[in-house]
Amino acid sequence: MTSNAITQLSGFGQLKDLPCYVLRCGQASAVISRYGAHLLSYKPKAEVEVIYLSPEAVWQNNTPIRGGVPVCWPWFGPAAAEFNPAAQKLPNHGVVRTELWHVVKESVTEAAVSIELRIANKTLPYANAPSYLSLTLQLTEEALTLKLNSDQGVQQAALHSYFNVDSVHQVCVSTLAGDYLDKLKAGERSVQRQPELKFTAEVDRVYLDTAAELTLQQQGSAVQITQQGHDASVLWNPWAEKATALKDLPDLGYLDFVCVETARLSLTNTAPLQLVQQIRYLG
Ligand SMILES: O=P(O)(O)OC[C@H]1O[C@H](O)[C@H](O)[C@@H](O)[C@@H]1O
Repeated sequence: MTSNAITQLSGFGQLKDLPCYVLRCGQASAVISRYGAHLLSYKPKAEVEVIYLSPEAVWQNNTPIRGGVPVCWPWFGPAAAEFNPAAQKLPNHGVVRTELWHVVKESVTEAAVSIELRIANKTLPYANAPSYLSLTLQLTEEALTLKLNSDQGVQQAALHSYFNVDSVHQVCVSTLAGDYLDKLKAGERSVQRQPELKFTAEVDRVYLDTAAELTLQQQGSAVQITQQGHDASVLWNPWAEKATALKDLPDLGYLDFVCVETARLSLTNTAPLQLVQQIRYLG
């Protein structure tokens, strides 16, 4: 008899009344909200939390949740002109972080527990927009997999994962050797020679054509991040000054996470979207 299950939950931490689902598979558990199809927690075992959620995160009033795994779609960062022909005031990272998605499928077996959430596009303000977005979350005892799917169209997408760390000063992400765009220098193209990125100041970089596998290493533990369907990985930590300016992050909150984001950013790729990030805790 399996104790694997999906159960509904109203509210998570300080996020009162947030409509959530809890997935359990053996010792592993995950919590996802219908608001933004936003993953809030992933515990490969009871005492280990892999995902960072800001203790000052809020929801409602069109505020995206700070932390977890925000879903950015159909644009990343400020909307490029392609997405915004009428030069409207549009939100950062697209429109689905603050929408209530619908659960369209649930599956519980001995081996895996999964849930699919979907949102239809009724209002995207540009031509050739895809018609829907779906997120499937699959939990096994070994890993958590997030899959974003959509049909053809001009679209960017990112799984903007915030990973919990003991201290940002001790973290190293590899293998990242290669070209990146530095958003702190107006997108200037640079090359990283060494395989590892360590965090000693603010980082906001778009690494191009990254490997399928990245590793986030800290003292005593590691997380393997496997990506598919991506053309970039975004590495972000706001550091002290920007953390103070973010009102839903504690001033010292930047010490507790790094973002490793699996992204599709090309504006010329109109193929159906299939973007995957798998998170595996290596202990
Ligand atoms: O504050 P948000 O809209 O959630 O964005 C948070 C961050 O997301 C990404 O990592 C971008 O590269 C950053 O430039 C941005 O500051």
